[in-house]
Amino acid sequence: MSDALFAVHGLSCVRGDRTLFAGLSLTLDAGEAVHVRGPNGLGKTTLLRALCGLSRPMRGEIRWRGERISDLAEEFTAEVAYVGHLNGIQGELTAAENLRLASRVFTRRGCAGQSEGEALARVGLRAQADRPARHLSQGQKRRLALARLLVLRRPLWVLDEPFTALDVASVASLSSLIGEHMAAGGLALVVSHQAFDLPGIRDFELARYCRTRR
Ligand SMILES: Nc1ncnc2c1ncn2[C@@H]1O[C@H](COP(=O)(O)OP(=O)(O)OP(=O)(O)O)[C@@H](O)[C@H]1O
Repeated sequence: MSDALFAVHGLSCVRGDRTLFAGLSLTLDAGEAVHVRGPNGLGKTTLLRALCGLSRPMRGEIRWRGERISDLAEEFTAEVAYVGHLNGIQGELTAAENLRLASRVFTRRGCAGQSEGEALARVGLRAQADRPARHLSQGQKRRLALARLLVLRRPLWVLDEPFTALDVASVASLSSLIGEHMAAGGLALVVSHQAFDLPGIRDFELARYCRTRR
């Protein structure tokens, strides 16, 4: 087993009666990111959910700082920021209140990241700070979901189709946000069908580990 900060070895995941992938290994160290690629239905979301401890793989080991994530349990969860297909924002709260909620509920003492104002400005939502989130456009809602990454300040970002609904400028801006996270020693796992430009990110073709037809 590798001694990388995040090390995955021999992973298999099953959905229903079908093995989606098997024998999957992957390592990530501080400052590294991978772009997980593959066609619809291959198992990318299933993989991300397993990698952040939301579901248990059928076989294999996932280690963080040398320890099994199943043994670390909440200690590992507190190191991960996950943005899935759904934005997970509260429509009746303003954009700023959504970030305040995330920061109060999910941030451990002494681990806070950027302020709400800084995070909103970074994703281009400063002018929408006091607007109820239900009145934001789809792209603005996605940017608000991504702003949580900044207030939480966690080392491992797990992002499932983060660029959905984003315009060209926002895709570039989010790509550079991930780049800044890497430059600060962060790690990122990104599933995306969209092309994006991020120097240093490695491609990871899930199909290499899939033996059955979809
Ligand atoms: N709860 C479930 N029970 C049975 N099969 C499931 C379940 N959830 C997902 N699947 C199947 O597992 C396969 C992988 O799904 P997954 O969402 O991981 O794919 P994906 O690569 O992320 O796809 P997409 O690019 O379309 O988002 C799909 O064929 C899906 O139908």
